[in-house]
Amino acid sequence: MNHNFPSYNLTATAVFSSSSYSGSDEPLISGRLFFLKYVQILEIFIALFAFVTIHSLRQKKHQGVPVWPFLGMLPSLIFAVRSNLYEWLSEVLIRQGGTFRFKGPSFSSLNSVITCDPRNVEHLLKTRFSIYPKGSYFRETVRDLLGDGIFNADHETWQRQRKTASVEFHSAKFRQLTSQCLHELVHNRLLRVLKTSVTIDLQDILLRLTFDNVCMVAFGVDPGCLGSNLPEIPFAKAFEDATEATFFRFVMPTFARKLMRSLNLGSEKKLKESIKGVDDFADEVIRTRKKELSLETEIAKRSDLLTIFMGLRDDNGEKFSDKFLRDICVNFILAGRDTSSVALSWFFWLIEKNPEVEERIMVEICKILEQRDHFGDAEEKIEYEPVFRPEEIKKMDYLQAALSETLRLYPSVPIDHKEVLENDVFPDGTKLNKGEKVVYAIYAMGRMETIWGKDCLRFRPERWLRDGRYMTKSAYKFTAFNGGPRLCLGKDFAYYQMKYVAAAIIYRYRVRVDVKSGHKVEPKMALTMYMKHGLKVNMVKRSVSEIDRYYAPFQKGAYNNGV
Ligand code: HEM
Repeated sequence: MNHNFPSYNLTATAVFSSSSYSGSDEPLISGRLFFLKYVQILEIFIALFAFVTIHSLRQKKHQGVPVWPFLGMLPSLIFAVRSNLYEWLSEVLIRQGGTFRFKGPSFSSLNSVITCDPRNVEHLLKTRFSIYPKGSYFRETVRDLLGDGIFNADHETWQRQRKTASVEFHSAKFRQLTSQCLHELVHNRLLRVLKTSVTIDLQDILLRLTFDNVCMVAFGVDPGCLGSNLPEIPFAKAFEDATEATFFRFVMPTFARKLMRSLNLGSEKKLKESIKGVDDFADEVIRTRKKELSLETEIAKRSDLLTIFMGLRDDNGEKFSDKFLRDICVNFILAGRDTSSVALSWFFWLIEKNPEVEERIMVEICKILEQRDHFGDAEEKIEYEPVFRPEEIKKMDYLQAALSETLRLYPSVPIDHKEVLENDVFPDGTKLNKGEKVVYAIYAMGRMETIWGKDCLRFRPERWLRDGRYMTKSAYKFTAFNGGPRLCLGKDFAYYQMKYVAAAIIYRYRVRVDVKSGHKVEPKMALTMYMKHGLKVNMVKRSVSEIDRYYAPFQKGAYNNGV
């Protein structure tokens, strides 16, 4: 527009000035007519533009978001993605009473129903679970990386994997494996890295820790990302690149993706190369494990997922193919890789902003440790380096409440989706058409007064406690771990892992965000809620006298005094 106005002035000046020089009226009249026509067209254009704008903006009242011809709600979405998509979605959903229909451009496949109403969430995750699969669009988009693994499977393929993995995840052997791996990672790696650094990107450290941990659980191998010099591990890098390039597919028109794929260009080229990196690693592990397992005695020693699935048979009594074994492990790594570490990052950020919560966690830990029979004489006490026992971690109710409160406000998976298999109606009356997409906005659910009350925006772990004991909430109000038959399989493991790591760090350090460097904490727009710029913190070591102060109220004399 700015560009047009100067040229319009120039044209008008030129018309009048040329006629006054010629002395004839004819060019003047034709010039005036031309000018009037030009102005008329401009006026019509402006009127039309004003009409469309007013009409589109007025749609906001009924539809929650302005709806533009051809583009639908896309302009608002683009604007939201550039600022904060999750906050924007929450605002629209609150305005619309919990559900609205997103209208994408006519040429896209973005149309969907978005909801944060717990009644609808229960309907799609449990009541009518069978008609809300992940769907063909999702499957096709992520198939190259995830194959037919649990995360990308529906119906029977999903059910079979779920059943086997579920037995495994709840077995005593698996629990032993996870606690051994965590002990090794926290005490021999994490705490050593923290000891030698003052200012660190805590999110990066935690991502490395959970990547190593989930690889140990799924593949039974340790990639070593949390080595002392924080090395770049080719498998971890390939995995990260592959997930990023897969995510990019969701925001790219399908025809563009297919073209780039056939020409082996851009993100599709990156995806192909990185998947090769993942496959090479998986093939090597599977080959080596097969060799090891030819010795019967080795099988009994291992309880990782790969070994378990290698020992099983499919419905036809055949062994699982190497490709299927690869898919199973890659899916578990994806599911358990970053979710706990980003949750822990938000947790450390929140407890710094809420020092009374940090205080209560420290008090809880010291109270539990003080109950050890031998504690007073143990070397652990002298060194102030306790190794938490599984039964102690279990007793940390307040810490679990603080972690749940973190996930309520900053869920690691902020939005999730399903596809509608047949026409249906949500409990709130919204009609759903076959083939439509449904998005459930987990981040927005944590910000609904109708679910959590007037103080829904406050970080208040106490809302999870009754008589000091942790109480779980309905999975359809607190959907951070999904709900219904597809409830997160790693939920118990994740809580154990997060509590273990959080307790080990809080007992030794105060974690303080590095404000001096102007570090900004904000979410990244991705499938997992990473902190966009990481979490740069200073690790302030607690002194022995400070730790002693926390123990003081629980020592014998103090108990007798009724503390
Ligand atoms: C704070 C940590 C975690 C959170 C918030 C979380 C959240 C979720 C969510 C929202 C889903 C549903 C995803 C979907 O179907 O679209 C899910 C599924 C799953 N999670 Fe987790 N998760 C966490 C940790 C873990 C860990 C550590 C593991 C394993 C080591 C794990 C294993 C799985 C698996 C296997 C599924 C697929 C279940 C199925 O489809 O039947 N998760 N998780």
